[in-house]
Amino acid sequence: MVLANELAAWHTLQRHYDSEAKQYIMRELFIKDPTRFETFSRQFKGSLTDAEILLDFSKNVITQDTFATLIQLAKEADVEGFRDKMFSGEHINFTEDRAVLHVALRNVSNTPIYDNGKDVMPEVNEVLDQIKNTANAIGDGSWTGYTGKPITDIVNIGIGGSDLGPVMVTEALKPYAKPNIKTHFVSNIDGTHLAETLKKVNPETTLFIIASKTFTTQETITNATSAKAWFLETAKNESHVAKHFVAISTNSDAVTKFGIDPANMFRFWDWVGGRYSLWSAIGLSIAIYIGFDNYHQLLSGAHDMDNHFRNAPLEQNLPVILGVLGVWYNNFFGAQTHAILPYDQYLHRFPAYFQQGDMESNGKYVTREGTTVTYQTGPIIWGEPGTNGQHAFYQLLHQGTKIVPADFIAPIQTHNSIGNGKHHEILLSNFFAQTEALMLGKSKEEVISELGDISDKEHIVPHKIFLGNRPTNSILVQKITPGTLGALIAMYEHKIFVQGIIWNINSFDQWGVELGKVLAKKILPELQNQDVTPVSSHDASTNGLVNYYKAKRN
Ligand SMILES: O=P(O)(O)OC[C@H]1O[C@@H](O)[C@@H](O)[C@@H](O)[C@@H]1O
Repeated sequence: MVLANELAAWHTLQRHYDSEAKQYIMRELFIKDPTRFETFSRQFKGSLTDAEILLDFSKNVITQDTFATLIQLAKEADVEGFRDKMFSGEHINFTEDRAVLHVALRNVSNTPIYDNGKDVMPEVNEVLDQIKNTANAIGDGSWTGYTGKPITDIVNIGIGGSDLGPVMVTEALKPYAKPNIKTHFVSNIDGTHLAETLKKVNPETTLFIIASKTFTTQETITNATSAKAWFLETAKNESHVAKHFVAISTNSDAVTKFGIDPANMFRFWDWVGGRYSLWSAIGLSIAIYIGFDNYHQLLSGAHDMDNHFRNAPLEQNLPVILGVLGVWYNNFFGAQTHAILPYDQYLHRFPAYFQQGDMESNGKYVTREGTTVTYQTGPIIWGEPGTNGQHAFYQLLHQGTKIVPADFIAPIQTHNSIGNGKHHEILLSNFFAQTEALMLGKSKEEVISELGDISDKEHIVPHKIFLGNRPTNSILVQKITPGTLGALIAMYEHKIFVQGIIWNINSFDQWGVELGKVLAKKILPELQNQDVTPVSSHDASTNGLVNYYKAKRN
């Protein structure tokens, strides 16, 4: 595979950018082509769920030529070939010698999917049954605690991919929550997180889910050990642990060693990346919270999107379109970041979820061949829900010096039409207005005509001008249902895949998270050592910080 910037389409795009595209003014493109919305929008409709998504990408700095060449870039990078390799279980995560098969976890049509010649579906379905039985038993109160009372609270202890997905989805699907179950999430090693959670729950009626792919993650194992000690302070007897602790992991030895009954272990497989694991048993807290049928809808929505990604021609393919547009700004316009702006309070953790999804996948400078890339790779992902973001950072989006491509996401129907739907209409009027304002801007002439007599106000005119021409995608979904959310998450996952293939990097390993972990393990004994002799094993800054802390802590 050649570097992305050696592909013919890349050169064409560079020439196209230099010679004309960098001067494109979107408001002029809209005037020239009244059918621009029809040309640059696509619809997705699920067949297994109610998911419906409209992607309007007409407010991008593109023409039909740009778009065709971007699609050509995806073709030349062999996105289709790699996509098929992923679905057929090839070990495309070659640095860990693993397949990338989170798609198998939501393969509700149950066609065989092979890893190393073995169909993984029977095992996937077995664990799915286990999730179903557990979710049902907790939901109907037949899973009782050590004093015979039904479970009322779930505490998921996990971090990164073993936390962010369940947190995001349980927040997003709150309208589907079972009334009798509360969920809590403890991730941070900061004892405050666990302590504040334990204040809210009763050991007799709480189920702890210890979620860790490796079961070696320091934060999770420390939090789990402290939770168990807290539980035993009241329950006293080790044998009660079985009713209150379950584990989700690929590491059964470590789970047994921790003291969790293997019968209470939910397994998953090394071909599921942590940041793609909400579809595995890591989603147990979701299944308990919204019930198994809704959880199954979530999987089905994602499966529908998987089928779309596999089968739709590239120029109709939502993840491909989003992926290549991201490359256009990242690599030709020099954009450093990408904002995800959900106009839906339930989606308030959606940007944070895709910070891991995208940045852990594509934050890499080494190509699949081991050389250094000579272009930018993954963007910085950030965002907050609208309209809160508008009153915080949109000033920079409208008048700052940086280009920030942004995805605006909103549901047509709200779950909470309070005030006779007034809130939702105000919300959506802002959703439509912001992308319009970002695209159109406001010219000097418009500012002057608005100000009327400017004789004593001339000096403020430049401050009121908006250059506009700022690119956005508008993503309108019918309603945030389990099926829609599943499709939306899978759409972004595949967008990340497309970009990783174009940039010729491995989107599925995460070596970059290791170094800090290793160094922390070296520093910990130095903190635990009460000896006041200053440490000198680090650089001057780190020595200085550690010694300052040790001198001041008592
Ligand atoms: O699920 P475990 O193994 O505890 O890992 C939790 C997280 O750890 C991080 O360092 C990364 O490796 C993430 O990809 C992972 O999701």
